[in-house]
Amino acid sequence: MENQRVFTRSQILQHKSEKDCWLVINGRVLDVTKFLEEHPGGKEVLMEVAGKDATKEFDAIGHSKGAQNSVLKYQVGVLEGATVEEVGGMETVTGMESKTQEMSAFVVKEDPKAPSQIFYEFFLPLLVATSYFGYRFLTREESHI
Ligand code: HEM
Repeated sequence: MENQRVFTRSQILQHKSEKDCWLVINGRVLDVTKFLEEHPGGKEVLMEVAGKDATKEFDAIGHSKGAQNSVLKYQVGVLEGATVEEVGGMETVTGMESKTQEMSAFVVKEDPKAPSQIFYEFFLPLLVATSYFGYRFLTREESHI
């Protein structure tokens, strides 16, 4: 696969300009040239770690899960000597997200009221009240005659 090509640190260090910018995060070699202008944290911070391992800096910011998943889009290879665990480490993020989705779906199901509950809570008291006042009205009318 194209993004499984192995690069050495000195090879990666060749790509440290704005027109050709690579960096390493969690053993993945990323080509972020096209991302420089889009990065919400700015181009400058990426240029500071251009051609280098930026794992510590990336983690220190506390990037969102979305940002962590986006990293995969820019992968062009792996760092020489990076272990499989290191490279696959981010896959757990996807698992965590699907758990969250299951939980929110459960909460949504709990919300709507059953039709019988609406009857007992609203229509039954209304019926009782209407009958009571109707009865009183009719008996008053009769007493006036
Ligand atoms: C391909 C790699 C990267 C991606 C896809 C990425 C993506 C993002 C995204 C989406 C945000 C917005 C906040 C969030 O969703 O977490 C962000 C913010 C930021 N990023 Fe990155 N980032 C990358 C690499 C880096 C690196 C290597 C550094 C540091 C050297 C860095 C520093 C920052 C900073 C300082 C912010 C602003 C945080 C704030 O305003 O609170 N990012 N990044």
